[in-house]
Amino acid sequence: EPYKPPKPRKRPKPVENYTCPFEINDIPKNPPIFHKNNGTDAKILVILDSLFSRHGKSIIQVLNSQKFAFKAEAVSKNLPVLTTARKGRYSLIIVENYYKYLNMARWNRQLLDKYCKEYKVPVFSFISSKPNDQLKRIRIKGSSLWMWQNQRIQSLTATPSPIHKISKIGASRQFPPANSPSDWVLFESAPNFEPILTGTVKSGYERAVVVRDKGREDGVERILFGRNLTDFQVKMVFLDSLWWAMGDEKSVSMDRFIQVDIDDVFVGAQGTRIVEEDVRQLITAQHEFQSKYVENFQFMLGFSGSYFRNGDELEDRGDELLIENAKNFVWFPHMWRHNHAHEHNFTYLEAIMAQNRLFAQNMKIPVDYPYAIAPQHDGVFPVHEQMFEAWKKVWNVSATATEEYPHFKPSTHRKGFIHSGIHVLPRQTCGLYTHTQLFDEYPEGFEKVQKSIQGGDLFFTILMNPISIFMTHQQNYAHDRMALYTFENLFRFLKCWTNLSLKWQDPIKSAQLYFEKFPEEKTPVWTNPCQDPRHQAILPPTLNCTNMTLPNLLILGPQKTGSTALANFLTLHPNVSQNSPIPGSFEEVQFFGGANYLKGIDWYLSNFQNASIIFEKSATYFDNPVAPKQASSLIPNTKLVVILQNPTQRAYSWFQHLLAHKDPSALTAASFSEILEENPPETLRKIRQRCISGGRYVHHLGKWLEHFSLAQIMFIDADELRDEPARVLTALAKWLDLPDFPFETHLRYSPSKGFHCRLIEGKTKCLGESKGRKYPKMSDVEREKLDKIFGLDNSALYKFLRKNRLKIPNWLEESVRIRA
Ligand SMILES: Nc1ncnc2c1ncn2[C@@H]1O[C@H](COP(=O)(O)OS(=O)(=O)O)[C@@H](OP(=O)(O)O)[C@H]1O
Repeated sequence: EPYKPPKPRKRPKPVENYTCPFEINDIPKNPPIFHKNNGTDAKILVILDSLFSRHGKSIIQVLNSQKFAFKAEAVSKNLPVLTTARKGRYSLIIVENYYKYLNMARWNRQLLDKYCKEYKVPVFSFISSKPNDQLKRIRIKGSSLWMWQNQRIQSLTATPSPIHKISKIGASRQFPPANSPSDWVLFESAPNFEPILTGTVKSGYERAVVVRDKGREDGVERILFGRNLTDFQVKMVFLDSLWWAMGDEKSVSMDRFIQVDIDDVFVGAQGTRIVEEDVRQLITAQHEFQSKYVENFQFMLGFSGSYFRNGDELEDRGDELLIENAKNFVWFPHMWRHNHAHEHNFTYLEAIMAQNRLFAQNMKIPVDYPYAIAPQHDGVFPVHEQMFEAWKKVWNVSATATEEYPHFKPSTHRKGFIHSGIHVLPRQTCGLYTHTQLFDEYPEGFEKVQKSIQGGDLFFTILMNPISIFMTHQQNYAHDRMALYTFENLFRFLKCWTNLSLKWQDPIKSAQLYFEKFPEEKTPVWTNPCQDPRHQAILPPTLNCTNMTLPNLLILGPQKTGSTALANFLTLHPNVSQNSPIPGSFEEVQFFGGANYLKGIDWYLSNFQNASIIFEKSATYFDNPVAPKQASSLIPNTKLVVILQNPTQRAYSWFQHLLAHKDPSALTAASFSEILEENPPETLRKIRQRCISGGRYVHHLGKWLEHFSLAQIMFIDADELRDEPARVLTALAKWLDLPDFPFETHLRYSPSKGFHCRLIEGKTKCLGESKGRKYPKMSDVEREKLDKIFGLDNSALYKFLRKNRLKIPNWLEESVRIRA
């Protein structure tokens, strides 16, 4: 090998480690307490000053990071509806601005108080000082509590309160007298109130910064914050309070798993790489982290074998020392040359992974866990199916991690998913990149790193995530060794200020834990990668943004309303294309809300061909509970068609469908009438449900309207579709901005079929036997029973259409008239 003269090494900068300002060794172990409400929904109502305020956003950020369900609204004259017919909708109410709460219209306040008392739901609220307000000491309206505004504090201490879980009781810090903020709100001590966090003022008085109103005065429990979340101690109390209100012994744990990946330990330009001394320091640090801070701590080393010994003389020795000490670390594979997966197909990916595996075998690198990382997240999300397949084949991979799902930003929204047997965990950001190598050259100043560690983003990343997986690079362990400084100080700060138990566990166990904790994340939510520039940059070779054959029209059904006829006739138009028929699901794609969804976007796209209108009709969509969300995530701008058939007729047709398919339970029914009994025998209950539930139109529509606007939906009257299909299709084509097409010359009524059919070369081509079946008419008794069942639903639909000035089908007009 040619001689590579070593570049001069920078000396590590001596930087003092963080020292804890207090010593609390035996933590008073509060058994954690949790608030018990009256069985309300696990959802939070957040009333914000405005949806864009900075403070409001930081509240929302915390709720998002903790994956709490919440509804955020700007303050308005009206309170949102607080109860359903059976229970309370919210378990906690957060009001951003306490003054707004105190000055709420009287009837609203009474309503809110009544709700809080009846359902035992606490209120959290924040008070800030009014600038230039001379009135320092004020009594809070309707309470015996006094507060002081525009205060300066000298120290801040977590006082004994069972609310604290993460915060250590007694933990305290001093504020520099000169330039500390002077706008704190402090609460005087009072018998019915318990301080949670206290500040001392110059005169020596201790006053609460966060106080718990135990509800002794008016029956409503509150936690009041005299400071926003910019102070880390206050933010910790906010987090603990949230879990007090929303959690229980099972959901709250003090364990925090931390994984530090050195993403590719051999990749780096000459002169930036680790040398022998860096390797020794890495091993020493690992020991220290293990013994002092993080149970079982292990650095995880990624490798692309091709870059082994690619540095100068000293750096090559560093690489060799790493290999000599391979058993000290946990290793995981990359590609052979740090290759970007999105540029390659299965055959190539398999080959380079196999080459890397050979390298590991030759070098006796232990690869103990089926975990792998893709260089630059390529191929993980957006999913490159062929990379997943190659991973499984070569390395048997079952877990990986990415920052890109669902999107890189905001970092508090990152999630996991399982696809094709591979568990994808969210990865967090720690601020260490390949270009951040020297303390003095840190892009926004080294102070930024320290702030992030000492109560900033990095500190809260650990607090907020049960498992934090970080990506670092070998350059971060060379020269200044910024990574060692960062983690040592992060761990020190966490040990000092929190009761958390820091631990390491292998990524496979972490994957298991993660999806046990968040099972609702298992199914991925597919999005259009062309809408996110970062995703577009790592698009797999199978996807192409100039040629994405995603549908722009969905015919939702419901089932048995004539949806097949509509789809079939629409394809007559030359500018329209439908999916190729799918075997096994009545030709329907049934992607959203169905098993095919797990096959991924590649599969979905593969069913379509380009046209100005690309559509699919899956009559299963309309009443599927997850289809609206999944559809809007992938094709938010799609148009939707809903066919309105008299639900009575629809139910009967569905029953005939079951009979025709020899559904075993349907065959046991003595008659259709028996199924319609209010309490049919056990075997028929499911059939009853299937006949009826799809016909509750407004209920299902509501779900679609949570994700789509009404302007995106076209309603079609099923009777009109049956009797005058050409007219309906002409209107639909117009709505879709398609050029005119003479549907009437391509459709003809077939007396033998009893329905309209396509006319092809002079011959009628009708739908198959299963559409437009021959069966006896429904009896009047059955019809009356069904009309009664759907009575309320039909009047709701009538009202909905009227309100939105949409055409009312004749059958609906009639059914509402008969009822009246
Ligand atoms: N032109 C034409 N040809 C055949 N059938 C027609 C047509 N127009 C409307 N219909 C009615 O469509 C009913 C089947 O509805 P769907 O296609 O939505 O059923 S499915 O859910 O997709 O299986 C079907 O229901 P049944 O009569 O019970 O078979 C028909 O009444």
